[in-house]
Amino acid sequence: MLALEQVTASYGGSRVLFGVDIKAKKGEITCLVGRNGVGKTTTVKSIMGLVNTPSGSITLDGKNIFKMPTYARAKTGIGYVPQGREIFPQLTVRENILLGMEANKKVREIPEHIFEIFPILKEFLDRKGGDLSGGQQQQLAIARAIVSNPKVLILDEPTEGIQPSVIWEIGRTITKLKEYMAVLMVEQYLEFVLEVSDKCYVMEKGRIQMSGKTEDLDKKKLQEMLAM
Ligand SMILES: Nc1ncnc2c1ncn2[C@@H]1O[C@H](COP(=O)(O)OP(=O)(O)OP(=O)(O)O)[C@@H](O)[C@H]1O
Repeated sequence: MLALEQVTASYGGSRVLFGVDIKAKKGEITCLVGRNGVGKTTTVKSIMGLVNTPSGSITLDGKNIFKMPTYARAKTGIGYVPQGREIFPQLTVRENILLGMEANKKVREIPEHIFEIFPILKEFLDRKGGDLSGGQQQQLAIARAIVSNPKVLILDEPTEGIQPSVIWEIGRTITKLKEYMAVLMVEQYLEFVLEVSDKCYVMEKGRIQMSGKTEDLDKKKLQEMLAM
């Protein structure tokens, strides 16, 4: 389980997170939702060690990762798909996936189960990442993040810029993945959140204002909190 307790974060002198508590467990898709600019991306960057976090605690299966550098956190078992996916457009699909294996040097070949989850990637192994469609690039980014068997997969807005039919395909994929790892996802597309997530955290101005099982959440209140 990934557990954040009272995490604060700041950019220069300005505080953005004010004591965030989140738990993400294997077997569940946990969603972090909220309006633009409330601190969702900063929260996942805090988990990866990419922003300044003056106080709080972050543990993965009880191990304290709060002070670790980013590469060590990845190695401890966190797969991260950043907003915008950040695949390498000039590298092939194979090379992009192999980069994800750097976190776990014991794995030398792309394991076959990756192609069972993403058959299209096997077909396109020698294509450049930049030549894939947005949905295929998202699949590639997820494949790269899970190839080293992380304990947690973190996705920052996986549906952004992806056409609706492919969004649901990605929903089915991460629903399969939650059997093997905890999934923590930042997402703005409410219909998708309500369909695929098991647990939800709603953020406002750097604080969690509402949380619980997705099925138990007051949907009207949730919509109000997310309305522009
Ligand atoms: N590199 C940065 N330097 C300074 N301030 C930043 C930086 N990145 C984000 N912020 C500020 O921190 C706050 C939270 O931003 P963050 O990107 O975490 O929000 P978000 O909820 O993920 O928004 P979005 O949905 O638009 O991605 C915002 O006020 C933003 O302007």
